[in-house]
Amino acid sequence: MTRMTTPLTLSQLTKRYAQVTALSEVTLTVEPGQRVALLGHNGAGKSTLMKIVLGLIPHDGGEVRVMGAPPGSALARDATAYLPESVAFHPALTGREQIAHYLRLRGRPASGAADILARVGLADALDRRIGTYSKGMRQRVGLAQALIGDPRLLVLDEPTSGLDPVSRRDFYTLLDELAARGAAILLSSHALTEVEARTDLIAILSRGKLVAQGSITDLRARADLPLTIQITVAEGGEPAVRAAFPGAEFAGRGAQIWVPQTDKLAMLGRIAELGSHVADVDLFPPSLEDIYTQISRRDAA
Ligand SMILES: Nc1ncnc2c1ncn2[C@@H]1O[C@H](COP(=O)(O)OP(=O)(O)OP(=O)(O)O)[C@@H](O)[C@H]1O
Repeated sequence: MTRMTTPLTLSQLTKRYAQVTALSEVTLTVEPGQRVALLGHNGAGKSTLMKIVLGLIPHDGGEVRVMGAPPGSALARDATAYLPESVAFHPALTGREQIAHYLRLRGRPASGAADILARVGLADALDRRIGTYSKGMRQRVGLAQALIGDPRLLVLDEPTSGLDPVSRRDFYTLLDELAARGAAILLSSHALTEVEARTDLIAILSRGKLVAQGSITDLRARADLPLTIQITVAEGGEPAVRAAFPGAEFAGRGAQIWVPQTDKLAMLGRIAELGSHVADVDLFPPSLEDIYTQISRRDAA
């Protein structure tokens, strides 16, 4: 049986700058095809973690392995691609010329540029100058550069900051395709709502410590926040709904109640008993923003 090498393993990773412990015993793995989002406030240690994985700075404690090899080794570098937060390209070059240049630097035939650019959806803009590209298109050139050599691990530093919603969606679709082909993806983001839907695992860093990691479902359970039930009250049904739920907040035809996850079904049963007094019901689980705030706050306490 052949076992696939884990693209990224961090065990008990610790990094200190003079006065600051930027990372404290961080343990995290990214498997082939897995999309992991690293979340954290400014200064949480996200960039430090990425720089260590890329072999750009040393660490003080613990172990890091990229495809089983030390970061910065030839094997690790060959397997890893990096997309920095802001990528600067030469505005006078065309997309094709820019990627051909990177291909040559990596010792690969420049003729592959068109194929790579087609993979990121830039087939129609190959021979236009990058200076005329939109921000989303430039971000795609950055990703095209990162795809050279079919990396096993993609490290993306806030890849969607400054992109509009459509460009973001397209960008995540591309990442899904790469993950489906087996690439491991580690990205940092401040945009919580988008990583909620588009990643497999969320890791929350707070002042250098990994305070939570798991799927959004795991994190929801851990944060143990109430969910919101929104009742649309039927014509004339308000007195009955008020009597049944004295704690509800009313606004127009809507009534909101908050219930612990564990009481959800019981509460829905009680709403059903109100029969025709209720026109509709919607359930809203706590958002990733709520969970993130709750977990970081708990850690700071
Ligand atoms: N070269 C350095 N020398 C000293 N301290 C540093 C250095 N680089 C980072 N730090 C400190 O380490 C901590 C982690 O910084 P890091 O840049 O990794 O955070 P981050 O999560 O990437 O933040 P941001 O979201 O703002 O980019 C911060 O307290 C920062 O001030």
